[in-house]
Amino acid sequence: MTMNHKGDDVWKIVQFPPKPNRYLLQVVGVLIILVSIIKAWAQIITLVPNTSLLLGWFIDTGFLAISTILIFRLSRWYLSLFRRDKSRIANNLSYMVSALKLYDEELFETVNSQGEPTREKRIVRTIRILYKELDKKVIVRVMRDGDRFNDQATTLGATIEGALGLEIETTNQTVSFVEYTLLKEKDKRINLNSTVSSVTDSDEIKISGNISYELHKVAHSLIVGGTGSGKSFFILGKIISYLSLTPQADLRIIDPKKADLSLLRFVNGFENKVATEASQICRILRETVELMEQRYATYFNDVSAFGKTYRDFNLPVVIVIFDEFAAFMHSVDKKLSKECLDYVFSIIMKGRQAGVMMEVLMQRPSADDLPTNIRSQMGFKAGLGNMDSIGYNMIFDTNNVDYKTVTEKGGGYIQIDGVHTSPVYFETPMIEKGYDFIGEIKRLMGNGEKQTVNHSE
Ligand SMILES: Nc1ncnc2c1ncn2[C@@H]1O[C@H](COP(=O)(O)OP(=O)(O)OP(=O)(O)O)[C@@H](O)[C@H]1O
Repeated sequence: MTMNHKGDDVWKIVQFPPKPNRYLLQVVGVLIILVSIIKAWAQIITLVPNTSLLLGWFIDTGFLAISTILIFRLSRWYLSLFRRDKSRIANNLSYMVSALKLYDEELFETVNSQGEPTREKRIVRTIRILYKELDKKVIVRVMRDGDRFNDQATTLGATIEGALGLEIETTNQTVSFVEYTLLKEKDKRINLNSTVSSVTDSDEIKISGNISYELHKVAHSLIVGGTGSGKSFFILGKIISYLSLTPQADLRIIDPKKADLSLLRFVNGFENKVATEASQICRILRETVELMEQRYATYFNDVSAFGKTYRDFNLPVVIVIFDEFAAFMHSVDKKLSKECLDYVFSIIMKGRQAGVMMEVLMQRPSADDLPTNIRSQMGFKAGLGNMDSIGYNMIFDTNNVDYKTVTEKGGGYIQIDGVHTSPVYFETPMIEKGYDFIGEIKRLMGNGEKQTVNHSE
Protein backbone atom coordinates (compact mmCIF):
# COMPACT_ATOMS: atom_id res chain seq x y z
CA MET A 1 0.00 0.00 0.00
CA THR A 2 1.28 3.45 -0.86
CA MET A 3 2.07 5.77 2.01
CA ASN A 4 0.70 9.25 1.97
CA HIS A 5 3.69 11.41 1.12
CA LYS A 6 3.27 15.01 0.09
CA GLY A 7 3.59 15.34 -3.66
CA ASP A 8 2.75 11.65 -4.24
CA ASP A 9 1.58 11.01 -7.77
CA VAL A 10 -0.84 8.26 -6.73
CA TRP A 11 -4.63 8.17 -6.62
CA LYS A 12 -6.04 7.44 -3.17
CA ILE A 13 -9.59 6.57 -2.32
CA VAL A 14 -11.47 8.64 0.24
CA GLN A 15 -12.69 6.09 2.81
CA PHE A 16 -16.23 6.54 4.00
CA PRO A 17 -17.14 5.58 6.62
CA PRO A 18 -13.56 5.88 7.91
CA LYS A 19 -12.04 2.61 9.11
CA PRO A 20 -12.70 2.19 12.87
CA ASN A 21 -9.74 1.97 15.26
CA ARG A 22 -9.71 -1.74 16.20
CA TYR A 23 -6.82 -1.61 18.70
CA LEU A 24 -7.76 -4.90 20.44
CA LEU A 25 -7.82 -6.78 17.13
CA GLN A 26 -4.47 -5.28 16.21
CA VAL A 27 -2.80 -6.31 19.52
CA VAL A 28 -4.33 -9.81 19.44
CA GLY A 29 -3.29 -10.33 15.82
CA VAL A 30 0.31 -9.31 16.44
CA LEU A 31 0.44 -11.58 19.53
CA ILE A 32 -0.86 -14.54 17.49
CA ILE A 33 1.83 -13.92 14.85
CA LEU A 34 4.49 -13.73 17.59
CA VAL A 35 3.40 -16.85 19.43
CA SER A 36 2.90 -18.94 16.26
CA ILE A 37 6.34 -18.14 14.92
CA ILE A 38 8.06 -18.79 18.28
CA LYS A 39 6.19 -22.11 18.58
CA ALA A 40 7.11 -23.10 15.04
CA TRP A 41 10.72 -22.19 15.73
CA ALA A 42 10.79 -24.27 18.92
CA GLN A 43 9.34 -27.22 16.97
CA ILE A 44 11.88 -26.97 14.17
CA ILE A 45 14.80 -26.64 16.59
CA THR A 46 13.96 -30.04 18.18
CA LEU A 47 14.14 -31.67 14.74
CA VAL A 48 17.73 -30.51 14.14
CA PRO A 49 20.26 -33.11 15.43
CA ASN A 50 22.48 -31.76 18.22
CA THR A 51 25.97 -32.03 16.70
CA SER A 52 28.83 -29.73 17.64
CA LEU A 53 28.44 -26.71 19.94
CA LEU A 54 29.57 -24.29 17.23
CA LEU A 55 27.17 -25.67 14.58
CA GLY A 56 24.34 -25.57 17.15
CA TRP A 57 25.11 -21.88 17.87
CA PHE A 58 25.01 -21.03 14.15
CA ILE A 59 21.69 -22.86 13.66
CA ASP A 60 20.14 -21.12 16.71
CA THR A 61 21.30 -17.67 15.58
CA GLY A 62 20.09 -18.30 12.01
CA PHE A 63 16.63 -19.38 13.14
CA LEU A 64 16.44 -16.44 15.54
CA ALA A 65 17.25 -13.98 12.75
CA ILE A 66 14.75 -15.55 10.31
CA SER A 67 12.00 -15.62 12.95
CA THR A 68 12.59 -11.98 13.91
CA ILE A 69 12.36 -10.87 10.27
CA LEU A 70 9.21 -12.98 9.75
CA ILE A 71 7.54 -11.58 12.88
CA PHE A 72 8.38 -8.03 11.85
CA ARG A 73 7.19 -8.41 8.23
CA LEU A 74 3.97 -10.26 9.03
CA SER A 75 3.04 -7.83 11.82
CA ARG A 76 3.67 -4.86 9.55
CA TRP A 77 1.47 -6.34 6.82
CA TYR A 78 -1.26 -7.16 9.36
CA LEU A 79 -1.24 -3.66 10.87
CA SER A 80 -1.37 -2.08 7.43
CA LEU A 81 -4.86 -3.59 7.03
CA PHE A 82 -6.02 -1.21 9.78
CA ARG A 83 -4.11 1.84 8.59
CA ARG A 84 -6.27 4.92 8.07
CA ASP A 85 -5.50 7.70 5.64
CA LYS A 86 -5.01 10.47 8.19
CA SER A 87 -4.17 13.22 5.69
CA ARG A 88 -6.08 16.46 6.01
CA ILE A 89 -7.41 16.06 2.46
CA ALA A 90 -8.80 12.55 3.11
CA ASN A 91 -10.29 13.65 6.45
CA ASN A 92 -11.97 16.74 5.06
CA LEU A 93 -13.38 14.97 2.01
CA SER A 94 -14.66 12.17 4.21
CA TYR A 95 -16.29 14.78 6.46
CA MET A 96 -17.89 16.36 3.36
CA VAL A 97 -19.38 12.99 2.37
CA SER A 98 -20.82 12.66 5.85
CA ALA A 99 -22.10 16.26 6.11
CA LEU A 100 -23.80 16.17 2.70
CA LYS A 101 -25.05 12.58 3.22
CA LEU A 102 -23.41 11.45 0.02
CA TYR A 103 -24.18 7.84 0.90
CA ASP A 104 -27.23 5.54 1.01
CA GLU A 105 -28.29 3.49 4.03
CA GLU A 106 -30.63 0.52 4.26
CA LEU A 107 -32.28 -1.22 7.23
CA PHE A 108 -31.09 -4.73 8.00
CA GLU A 109 -32.69 -7.32 10.32
CA THR A 110 -30.15 -8.75 12.79
CA VAL A 111 -30.08 -10.42 16.17
CA ASN A 112 -28.64 -8.54 19.17
CA SER A 113 -26.43 -9.98 21.92
CA GLN A 114 -29.54 -11.06 23.89
CA GLY A 115 -30.74 -13.05 20.90
CA GLU A 116 -33.59 -10.63 20.11
CA PRO A 117 -34.30 -9.58 16.49
CA THR A 118 -33.42 -5.94 15.85
CA ARG A 119 -33.07 -3.59 12.87
CA GLU A 120 -29.88 -1.73 12.09
CA LYS A 121 -28.92 0.89 9.49
CA ARG A 122 -25.99 0.03 7.25
CA ILE A 123 -24.29 2.09 4.55
CA VAL A 124 -24.80 0.28 1.27
CA ARG A 125 -23.56 2.84 -1.24
CA THR A 126 -21.19 5.82 -1.04
CA ILE A 127 -20.14 8.43 -3.57
CA ARG A 128 -16.70 7.42 -4.86
CA ILE A 129 -14.08 10.12 -4.48
CA LEU A 130 -10.40 9.79 -5.29
CA TYR A 131 -7.67 12.32 -4.80
CA LYS A 132 -4.09 12.88 -5.77
CA GLU A 133 -1.73 15.30 -4.06
CA LEU A 134 0.93 16.93 -6.24
CA ASP A 135 3.55 19.56 -5.37
CA LYS A 136 1.42 22.57 -6.22
CA LYS A 137 -2.00 21.04 -6.78
CA VAL A 138 -4.56 18.67 -5.36
CA ILE A 139 -6.72 16.79 -7.85
CA VAL A 140 -10.07 15.50 -6.65
CA ARG A 141 -11.88 13.07 -8.92
CA VAL A 142 -15.55 12.42 -8.20
CA MET A 143 -16.66 9.26 -9.99
CA ARG A 144 -19.91 9.11 -11.95
CA ASP A 145 -21.06 5.56 -11.52
CA GLY A 146 -24.58 5.95 -12.88
CA ASP A 147 -26.17 6.13 -9.41
CA ARG A 148 -27.90 9.03 -7.68
CA PHE A 149 -24.51 10.75 -7.15
CA ASN A 150 -23.93 10.99 -10.91
CA ASP A 151 -25.33 14.51 -11.25
CA GLN A 152 -24.14 15.67 -7.82
CA ALA A 153 -20.56 15.05 -8.99
CA THR A 154 -20.85 18.05 -11.30
CA THR A 155 -22.08 20.45 -8.62
CA LEU A 156 -19.57 19.72 -5.85
CA GLY A 157 -16.95 22.30 -6.94
CA ALA A 158 -17.72 25.03 -4.43
CA THR A 159 -18.20 22.51 -1.59
CA ILE A 160 -14.85 20.85 -2.30
CA GLU A 161 -13.22 24.31 -2.37
CA GLY A 162 -14.77 24.99 1.06
CA ALA A 163 -13.91 21.57 2.47
CA LEU A 164 -10.24 21.82 1.50
CA GLY A 165 -9.90 25.60 1.82
CA LEU A 166 -8.31 25.67 -1.64
CA GLU A 167 -9.32 27.35 -4.87
CA ILE A 168 -10.31 25.40 -7.98
CA GLU A 169 -8.08 26.04 -10.96
CA THR A 170 -9.81 23.81 -13.52
CA THR A 171 -12.77 21.48 -13.75
CA ASN A 172 -12.73 18.64 -16.21
CA GLN A 173 -15.97 16.78 -16.81
CA THR A 174 -16.17 13.40 -18.55
CA VAL A 175 -18.92 10.79 -18.68
CA SER A 176 -17.25 8.70 -16.00
CA PHE A 177 -15.91 11.36 -13.61
CA VAL A 178 -15.61 15.05 -12.77
CA GLU A 179 -12.12 16.15 -11.92
CA TYR A 180 -11.46 19.27 -9.84
CA THR A 181 -7.90 20.61 -9.82
CA LEU A 182 -7.25 22.81 -6.80
CA LEU A 183 -4.28 25.08 -6.26
CA LYS A 184 -2.36 24.65 -3.00
CA GLU A 185 -1.18 28.20 -3.41
CA LYS A 186 -3.48 30.83 -4.80
CA ASP A 187 -2.28 32.25 -8.09
CA LYS A 188 -0.78 35.70 -7.56
CA ARG A 189 -1.03 38.70 -9.82
CA ILE A 190 2.44 39.82 -10.81
CA ASN A 191 3.84 43.19 -11.65
CA LEU A 192 4.60 44.07 -15.26
CA ASN A 193 8.32 44.32 -14.55
CA SER A 194 8.56 40.62 -13.62
CA THR A 195 6.99 39.26 -16.83
CA VAL A 196 10.25 38.60 -18.67
CA SER A 197 12.87 36.19 -17.41
CA SER A 198 16.36 37.60 -16.82
CA VAL A 199 17.89 34.35 -18.08
CA THR A 200 19.67 34.94 -21.40
CA ASP A 201 18.32 32.95 -24.32
CA SER A 202 14.99 32.54 -22.58
CA ASP A 203 11.80 33.64 -24.28
CA GLU A 204 9.70 32.79 -21.24
CA ILE A 205 6.86 35.22 -20.63
CA LYS A 206 5.26 35.24 -17.19
CA ILE A 207 1.58 36.04 -17.01
CA SER A 208 0.96 35.42 -13.31
CA GLY A 209 2.58 33.72 -10.32
CA ASN A 210 1.59 30.28 -11.62
CA ILE A 211 1.31 30.86 -15.37
CA SER A 212 4.16 31.26 -17.81
CA TYR A 213 5.00 30.03 -21.29
CA GLU A 214 7.78 29.97 -23.82
CA LEU A 215 6.87 32.18 -26.74
CA HIS A 216 8.37 29.94 -29.46
CA LYS A 217 6.27 26.99 -28.30
CA VAL A 218 2.99 28.85 -28.29
CA ALA A 219 3.29 31.14 -31.35
CA HIS A 220 -0.08 32.70 -32.11
CA SER A 221 -2.43 34.37 -29.64
CA LEU A 222 -6.04 35.38 -29.38
CA ILE A 223 -7.19 37.95 -26.83
CA VAL A 224 -10.88 38.69 -26.51
CA GLY A 225 -12.55 41.23 -24.26
CA GLY A 226 -15.24 43.88 -24.29
CA THR A 227 -14.73 47.57 -23.60
CA GLY A 228 -13.09 48.21 -20.25
CA SER A 229 -12.09 44.57 -19.73
CA GLY A 230 -8.36 45.34 -19.63
CA LYS A 231 -7.49 44.30 -23.18
CA SER A 232 -5.45 47.43 -23.95
CA PHE A 233 -3.48 47.22 -20.69
CA PHE A 234 -2.79 43.54 -21.36
CA ILE A 235 -1.49 44.08 -24.89
CA LEU A 236 0.51 47.18 -23.95
CA GLY A 237 2.06 45.14 -21.13
CA LYS A 238 2.82 42.33 -23.58
CA ILE A 239 4.44 44.82 -25.96
CA ILE A 240 6.75 45.90 -23.11
CA SER A 241 7.56 42.21 -22.43
CA TYR A 242 8.23 41.48 -26.13
CA LEU A 243 10.49 44.51 -26.44
CA SER A 244 12.40 43.34 -23.35
CA LEU A 245 13.32 40.00 -24.97
CA THR A 246 16.79 39.34 -26.30
CA PRO A 247 16.93 39.60 -29.25
CA GLN A 248 14.30 42.28 -29.10
CA ALA A 249 11.01 41.38 -30.80
CA ASP A 250 10.25 43.01 -34.13
CA LEU A 251 6.66 44.26 -33.74
CA ARG A 252 4.14 45.35 -36.33
CA ILE A 253 0.97 47.03 -35.10
CA ILE A 254 -2.43 47.04 -36.78
CA ASP A 255 -4.95 49.36 -35.14
CA PRO A 256 -7.87 50.07 -37.48
CA LYS A 257 -9.69 52.05 -34.76
CA LYS A 258 -6.73 54.45 -34.44
CA ALA A 259 -6.79 54.03 -30.67
CA ASP A 260 -3.94 53.70 -28.14
CA LEU A 261 -1.81 51.27 -30.12
CA SER A 262 -1.68 53.54 -33.16
CA LEU A 263 0.23 56.08 -31.05
CA LEU A 264 3.27 53.87 -31.38
CA ARG A 265 3.77 55.34 -34.85
CA PHE A 266 5.32 58.32 -33.07
CA VAL A 267 8.03 56.16 -31.53
CA ASN A 268 11.32 55.92 -33.40
CA GLY A 269 11.77 52.41 -34.75
CA PHE A 270 8.06 51.96 -35.45
CA GLU A 271 8.00 53.97 -38.67
CA ASN A 272 6.23 51.91 -41.32
CA LYS A 273 5.33 49.35 -38.71
CA VAL A 274 2.02 50.82 -37.55
CA ALA A 275 -1.04 50.58 -39.80
CA THR A 276 -4.46 52.13 -39.34
CA GLU A 277 -5.84 52.31 -42.90
CA ALA A 278 -7.01 49.28 -44.84
CA SER A 279 -4.38 49.60 -47.55
CA GLN A 280 -1.57 50.00 -44.98
CA ILE A 281 -2.91 47.03 -43.05
CA CYS A 282 -2.82 44.85 -46.11
CA ARG A 283 0.68 46.11 -46.93
CA ILE A 284 2.01 45.30 -43.43
CA LEU A 285 0.52 41.81 -43.59
CA ARG A 286 1.90 41.23 -47.09
CA GLU A 287 5.37 42.42 -46.07
CA THR A 288 5.29 40.13 -43.03
CA VAL A 289 4.38 37.15 -45.20
CA GLU A 290 7.24 38.09 -47.56
CA LEU A 291 9.64 38.31 -44.62
CA MET A 292 8.47 34.87 -43.48
CA GLU A 293 9.03 33.42 -46.96
CA GLN A 294 12.43 35.10 -47.08
CA ARG A 295 13.40 33.52 -43.75
CA TYR A 296 12.39 30.11 -45.07
CA ALA A 297 14.41 30.68 -48.24
CA THR A 298 17.50 31.90 -46.35
CA TYR A 299 17.58 29.71 -43.27
CA PHE A 300 15.44 26.67 -43.91
CA ASN A 301 16.42 25.78 -47.45
CA ASP A 302 18.33 22.52 -46.92
CA VAL A 303 18.42 19.46 -44.67
CA SER A 304 20.86 21.08 -42.23
CA ALA A 305 17.89 23.13 -40.96
CA PHE A 306 16.03 20.00 -39.96
CA GLY A 307 14.45 20.45 -36.52
CA LYS A 308 15.76 24.02 -36.19
CA THR A 309 13.74 27.15 -35.52
CA TYR A 310 14.36 30.87 -35.84
CA ARG A 311 15.97 30.79 -32.41
CA ASP A 312 18.82 28.62 -33.67
CA PHE A 313 19.75 31.47 -36.04
CA ASN A 314 19.33 34.14 -33.33
CA LEU A 315 16.56 35.79 -35.33
CA PRO A 316 14.19 38.11 -33.49
CA VAL A 317 10.60 37.00 -33.19
CA VAL A 318 8.30 39.00 -35.48
CA ILE A 319 4.87 39.64 -33.97
CA VAL A 320 1.95 41.21 -35.80
CA ILE A 321 -0.46 42.66 -33.25
CA PHE A 322 -3.86 42.99 -34.92
CA ASP A 323 -6.35 44.94 -32.78
CA GLU A 324 -10.10 44.97 -33.51
CA PHE A 325 -9.64 42.17 -36.00
CA ALA A 326 -13.33 41.31 -36.36
CA ALA A 327 -14.45 44.94 -36.66
CA PHE A 328 -11.87 45.51 -39.40
CA MET A 329 -12.88 42.42 -41.38
CA HIS A 330 -16.49 43.65 -41.34
CA SER A 331 -15.67 47.20 -42.31
CA VAL A 332 -13.68 46.58 -45.49
CA ASP A 333 -14.86 45.26 -48.83
CA LYS A 334 -14.88 41.52 -49.41
CA LYS A 335 -11.91 41.49 -51.79
CA LEU A 336 -9.66 43.30 -49.32
CA SER A 337 -10.83 41.33 -46.31
CA LYS A 338 -10.16 38.09 -48.22
CA GLU A 339 -6.67 39.24 -49.14
CA CYS A 340 -5.91 40.17 -45.51
CA LEU A 341 -7.38 36.94 -44.22
CA ASP A 342 -5.21 34.96 -46.65
CA TYR A 343 -2.08 36.66 -45.28
CA VAL A 344 -3.18 36.06 -41.68
CA PHE A 345 -3.90 32.43 -42.51
CA SER A 346 -0.51 32.03 -44.15
CA ILE A 347 1.29 33.43 -41.06
CA ILE A 348 -0.77 31.31 -38.70
CA MET A 349 -0.11 28.11 -40.64
CA LYS A 350 3.56 28.61 -41.44
CA GLY A 351 4.92 31.25 -39.09
CA ARG A 352 5.95 29.31 -36.01
CA GLN A 353 9.25 27.80 -37.22
CA ALA A 354 10.35 31.05 -38.87
CA GLY A 355 9.39 33.04 -35.76
CA VAL A 356 6.59 35.02 -37.38
CA MET A 357 3.57 35.22 -35.09
CA MET A 358 0.09 36.75 -34.96
CA GLU A 359 -1.57 38.28 -31.92
CA VAL A 360 -5.24 38.83 -32.71
CA LEU A 361 -7.43 41.00 -30.46
CA MET A 362 -11.17 41.38 -30.72
CA GLN A 363 -14.22 42.41 -28.73
CA ARG A 364 -16.34 39.33 -29.14
CA PRO A 365 -15.57 36.09 -30.87
CA SER A 366 -17.95 34.63 -33.38
CA ALA A 367 -17.45 31.81 -35.82
CA ASP A 368 -17.84 34.21 -38.79
CA ASP A 369 -15.28 36.68 -37.47
CA LEU A 370 -12.51 34.21 -36.86
CA PRO A 371 -12.60 31.07 -39.00
CA THR A 372 -12.11 27.80 -37.10
CA ASN A 373 -8.94 26.92 -39.01
CA ILE A 374 -7.32 30.10 -37.65
CA ARG A 375 -8.81 29.83 -34.16
CA SER A 376 -7.63 26.25 -33.73
CA GLN A 377 -4.02 27.30 -34.38
CA MET A 378 -3.98 29.85 -31.56
CA GLY A 379 -1.74 28.41 -28.84
CA PHE A 380 -2.55 31.24 -26.44
CA LYS A 381 -6.16 32.19 -25.81
CA ALA A 382 -7.44 34.67 -23.28
CA GLY A 383 -10.96 35.98 -22.66
CA LEU A 384 -11.02 39.06 -20.42
CA GLY A 385 -13.95 40.33 -18.38
CA ASN A 386 -17.32 38.66 -18.23
CA MET A 387 -18.60 36.84 -21.25
CA ASP A 388 -21.59 34.65 -21.94
CA SER A 389 -21.08 30.92 -22.36
CA ILE A 390 -21.32 31.19 -26.16
CA GLY A 391 -18.44 33.66 -26.12
CA TYR A 392 -16.29 31.46 -23.87
CA ASN A 393 -17.10 28.36 -25.92
CA MET A 394 -16.08 30.13 -29.08
CA ILE A 395 -12.69 31.05 -27.63
CA PHE A 396 -11.87 27.87 -25.77
CA ASP A 397 -13.83 25.26 -27.73
CA THR A 398 -15.20 23.69 -24.57
CA ASN A 399 -18.42 24.00 -22.65
CA ASN A 400 -17.37 21.91 -19.66
CA VAL A 401 -16.06 24.79 -17.57
CA ASP A 402 -17.88 26.50 -14.77
CA TYR A 403 -16.84 30.14 -15.36
CA LYS A 404 -16.94 32.44 -12.34
CA THR A 405 -18.05 36.04 -12.55
CA VAL A 406 -15.04 38.23 -13.19
CA THR A 407 -15.00 41.29 -10.95
CA GLU A 408 -11.36 42.34 -11.18
CA LYS A 409 -10.16 44.68 -13.96
CA GLY A 410 -7.85 42.59 -16.14
CA GLY A 411 -9.33 39.34 -14.80
CA GLY A 412 -10.49 36.59 -17.14
CA TYR A 413 -9.80 33.10 -18.40
CA ILE A 414 -6.73 31.83 -20.16
CA GLN A 415 -5.68 28.61 -21.85
CA ILE A 416 -2.16 28.08 -23.16
CA ASP A 417 -1.22 25.00 -25.20
CA GLY A 418 1.16 22.78 -23.31
CA VAL A 419 0.40 24.59 -20.04
CA HIS A 420 -3.33 24.08 -19.50
CA THR A 421 -5.78 21.39 -20.51
CA SER A 422 -8.76 23.68 -19.95
CA PRO A 423 -9.25 27.41 -19.33
CA VAL A 424 -8.21 28.78 -15.92
CA TYR A 425 -8.98 32.04 -14.17
CA PHE A 426 -6.15 34.57 -14.24
CA GLU A 427 -5.38 38.25 -13.81
CA THR A 428 -3.19 40.15 -16.25
CA PRO A 429 0.10 41.62 -14.96
CA MET A 430 -0.54 44.61 -12.73
CA ILE A 431 0.30 48.02 -14.13
CA GLU A 432 0.53 50.86 -11.65
CA LYS A 433 -1.45 54.05 -12.07
CA GLY A 434 0.19 56.63 -14.28
CA TYR A 435 2.53 54.09 -15.92
CA ASP A 436 4.11 55.75 -18.96
CA PHE A 437 3.70 53.10 -21.67
CA ILE A 438 4.97 55.25 -24.51
CA GLY A 439 7.92 56.49 -22.42
CA GLU A 440 8.87 52.91 -21.53
CA ILE A 441 8.52 51.72 -25.13
CA LYS A 442 10.70 54.63 -26.29
CA ARG A 443 13.30 53.67 -23.69
CA LEU A 444 13.25 50.03 -24.80
CA MET A 445 13.57 51.08 -28.44
CA GLY A 446 16.69 53.01 -27.51
CA ASN A 447 15.01 56.39 -28.05
CA GLY A 448 15.38 55.87 -31.76
CA GLU A 449 19.09 55.08 -31.53
CA LYS A 450 20.33 52.02 -33.33
CA GLN A 451 18.58 48.92 -32.01
CA THR A 452 20.59 46.15 -30.42
CA VAL A 453 18.85 43.51 -32.51
CA ASN A 454 21.30 40.99 -33.80
CA HIS A 455 19.99 39.80 -37.12
CA SER A 456 20.89 40.00 -40.72
CA GLU A 457 17.59 41.10 -42.22
N1 LIG B 1 -3.40 45.00 -15.73
C1 LIG B 1 -3.98 46.07 -15.21
N2 LIG B 1 -3.38 46.74 -14.21
C2 LIG B 1 -3.95 47.83 -13.65
N3 LIG B 1 -5.12 48.33 -14.06
C3 LIG B 1 -5.79 47.72 -15.07
C4 LIG B 1 -5.25 46.56 -15.69
N4 LIG B 1 -6.08 46.17 -16.66
C5 LIG B 1 -7.12 47.05 -16.64
N5 LIG B 1 -6.93 47.98 -15.71
C6 LIG B 1 -7.85 49.10 -15.41
O1 LIG B 1 -9.04 48.93 -16.18
C7 LIG B 1 -9.22 50.03 -17.08
C8 LIG B 1 -9.72 49.51 -18.44
O2 LIG B 1 -8.70 48.75 -19.06
P1 LIG B 1 -8.39 48.85 -20.63
O3 LIG B 1 -8.33 50.26 -21.06
O4 LIG B 1 -7.21 48.01 -20.88
O5 LIG B 1 -9.71 48.16 -21.19
P2 LIG B 1 -10.06 47.78 -22.68
O6 LIG B 1 -10.64 46.43 -22.66
O7 LIG B 1 -8.92 47.98 -23.57
O8 LIG B 1 -11.18 48.81 -23.02
P3 LIG B 1 -11.29 49.71 -24.33
O9 LIG B 1 -11.57 48.78 -25.44
O10 LIG B 1 -12.42 50.64 -24.00
O11 LIG B 1 -9.97 50.43 -24.45
C9 LIG B 1 -7.87 50.72 -17.16
O12 LIG B 1 -8.00 52.09 -17.38
C10 LIG B 1 -7.25 50.43 -15.81
O13 LIG B 1 -7.66 51.38 -14.86
